[in-house]
Amino acid sequence: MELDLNNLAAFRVLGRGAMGTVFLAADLSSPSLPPFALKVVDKHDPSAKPDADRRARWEIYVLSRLLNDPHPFLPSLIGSVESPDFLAWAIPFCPAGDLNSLRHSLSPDSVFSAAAIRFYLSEIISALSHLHSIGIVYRDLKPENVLLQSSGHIILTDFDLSRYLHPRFIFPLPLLPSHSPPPRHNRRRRRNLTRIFFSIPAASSTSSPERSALPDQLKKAKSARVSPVSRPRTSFSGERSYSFVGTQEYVSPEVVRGDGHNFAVDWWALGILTYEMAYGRTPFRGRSRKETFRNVLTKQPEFVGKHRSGLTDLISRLLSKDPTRRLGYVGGAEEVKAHPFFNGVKWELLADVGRPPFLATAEEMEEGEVRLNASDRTASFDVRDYFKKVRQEQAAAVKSPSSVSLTEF
Ligand SMILES: Nc1ncnc2c1ncn2[C@@H]1O[C@H](COP(=O)(O)OP(=O)(O)OP(=O)(O)O)[C@@H](O)[C@H]1O
Repeated sequence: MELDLNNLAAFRVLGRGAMGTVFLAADLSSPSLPPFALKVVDKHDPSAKPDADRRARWEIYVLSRLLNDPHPFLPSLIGSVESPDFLAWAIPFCPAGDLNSLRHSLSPDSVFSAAAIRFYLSEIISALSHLHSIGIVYRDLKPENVLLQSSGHIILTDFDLSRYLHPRFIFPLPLLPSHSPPPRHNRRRRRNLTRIFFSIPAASSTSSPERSALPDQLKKAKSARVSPVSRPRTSFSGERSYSFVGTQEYVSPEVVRGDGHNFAVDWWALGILTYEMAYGRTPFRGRSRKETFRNVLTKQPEFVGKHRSGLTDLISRLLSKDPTRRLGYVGGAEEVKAHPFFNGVKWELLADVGRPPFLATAEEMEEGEVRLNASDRTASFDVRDYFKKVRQEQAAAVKSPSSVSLTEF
């Protein structure tokens, strides 16, 4: 669907990412359409990443691909619009935050029960399985990218780091040597070009009897992300990608080594995410990026505290340093689903589960159901005005660094 910027009303900023700003918005010309999340890239933003435009277009492409090939745990494109100044696209609004904010709201120790882990992992595996089946390796699995719908089911979001790998390499994957570095000159260039940027803290919180409200400063900041500046054609062989992307604590050993990677990086990230859900921290985090990467390459995950049968075996097998020995490498999602931790899961009925472990609060539900009535319209704003104001504030800040941001939307 073609959106028209003149018809879009934004209600509030949902969050800001490396690529752009996300608004809760609605289309005034389609009052029956529920509010959606509108991602907007300001093409003239001086602080934007050099490849933001390309990544945004890729994300729109993936979302439109999912429109033809839908899946209950993946978003599809509601509509998009491009002007000389903006690139904007709409996806379903997830009012209940993400797995990261949900975990941090759990008391007393910010960890999920085995049953909740099984539920969320099953939905994530189902979504990854679908992406892989259409040739897309996700490459950005982390709790912040697992959004919660009002029904309590998940949606994986953020596809700008995803990549197409030819489906003929999906299953079974060729047993590629794990130590086959790309030519040395490529390697050095890639390392020199890598950069890290830190995103602002995730902007959602939840509250329910089991979930406590979190002061903003206690919420976990979004994990540091490693992003490529460029992906030279020579770095892609069709079966493996050699670009260096991901989120520090979730990056796999083969990416750190520069060995080339494929769908198995998603199974590694699933192992990290499972560990974080169960133990409240990621397994290889160091005091610096260098130490984190050293740990990724050499350290084994520590399973302290109560032994969670099945779960620790699942984590160990997903966190195999050698991708060819990793669960899911040879048999894809089916191999992961067959792990004993998932015994009893009815994969084809997941979307019908009526009582997921956590439901959206009444407040969150209400926001998801905002309809376009008169008061909503007066409370709304035009995203173009928002960015105009942001630019004015940036200019003022350059002139007078002590000035405080006044942009409150
Ligand atoms: N569908 C959605 N429903 C509700 N909130 C959303 C939705 N999509 C994004 N958000 C919010 O907006 C924030 C930024 O979104 P997102 O991470 O997709 O942007 P991004 O520019 O791709 O960021 P990055 O690439 O740094 O992760 C998210 O952390 C989340 O809080």
